[in-house]
Amino acid sequence: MIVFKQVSKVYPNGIEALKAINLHIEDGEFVAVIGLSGAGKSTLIRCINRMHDITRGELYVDEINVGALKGKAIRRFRRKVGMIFQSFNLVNRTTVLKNVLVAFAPDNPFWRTLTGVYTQTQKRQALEALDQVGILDKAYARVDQLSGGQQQRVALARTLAQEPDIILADEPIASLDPVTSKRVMKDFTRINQTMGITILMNIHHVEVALEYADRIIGIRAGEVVFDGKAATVDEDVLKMIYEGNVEELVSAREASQTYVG
Ligand SMILES: Nc1ncnc2c1ncn2[C@@H]1O[C@H](COP(=O)(O)OP(=O)(O)OP(=O)(O)O)[C@@H](O)[C@H]1O
Repeated sequence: MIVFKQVSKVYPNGIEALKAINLHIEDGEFVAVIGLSGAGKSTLIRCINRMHDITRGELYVDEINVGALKGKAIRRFRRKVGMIFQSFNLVNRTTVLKNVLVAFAPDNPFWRTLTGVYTQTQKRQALEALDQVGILDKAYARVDQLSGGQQQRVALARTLAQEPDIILADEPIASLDPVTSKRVMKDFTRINQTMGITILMNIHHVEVALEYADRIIGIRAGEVVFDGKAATVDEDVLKMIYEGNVEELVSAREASQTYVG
């Protein structure tokens, strides 16, 4: 379970990106965070795995006080919380399999990381993770020979190989075409439903969020202005989340319309 208690985040430049946020996210939920550009969506997601430190309040993941973690404990904690980025964050000039094996680097002695030698068990787990996202046949291909969608699946496999309880996804389909986006969203759904992994995703495409997520959190100017089931999101809710910025709502909708549902 992820719990935010009165969480605020103030950046060094004085911008208050999160203002006294209170949230409870149960195990196994599929949650999409939506809102205007600059509303605080990335900040909210990135505080959960300590990519950003919170300024006030308390943040717990499975009863671990995230703000109190230090050194090795942060690395151990991050195994439980996988992260997927818009830009995939892969090493392009090497194989898919080696990119997935990176998931095990924090567990390995230094010499293994240095020499790139992994155990048979780790190789088997990496191949299983690739199989789970349907790209086992690409295991020995170089990453830069794959499409954007396939690269996002490699990133997903790398995250799955670390056996996380939670996956945080920061705009995972923002740089993908509509058809590929749909495949990647279906991967997230399958991972959520069959493996019970909690998914918290920050996403610009409103209609895609409504189609795949069970729960929507709407953020405006650092505050939660909506939190409820995707099925209950109507025009009034969207106006409230995007209030004063009709243009951006239209743009988020247009982005969704080019998506082949
Ligand atoms: N590293 C940083 N230093 C200072 N201010 C920041 C930093 N990162 C974000 N901000 C500010 O915090 C606010 C929230 O930003 P955040 O990136 O969380 O929004 P977002 O909703 O994810 O936006 P987008 O959809 O454009 O990515 C914005 O005003 C942004 O300018």
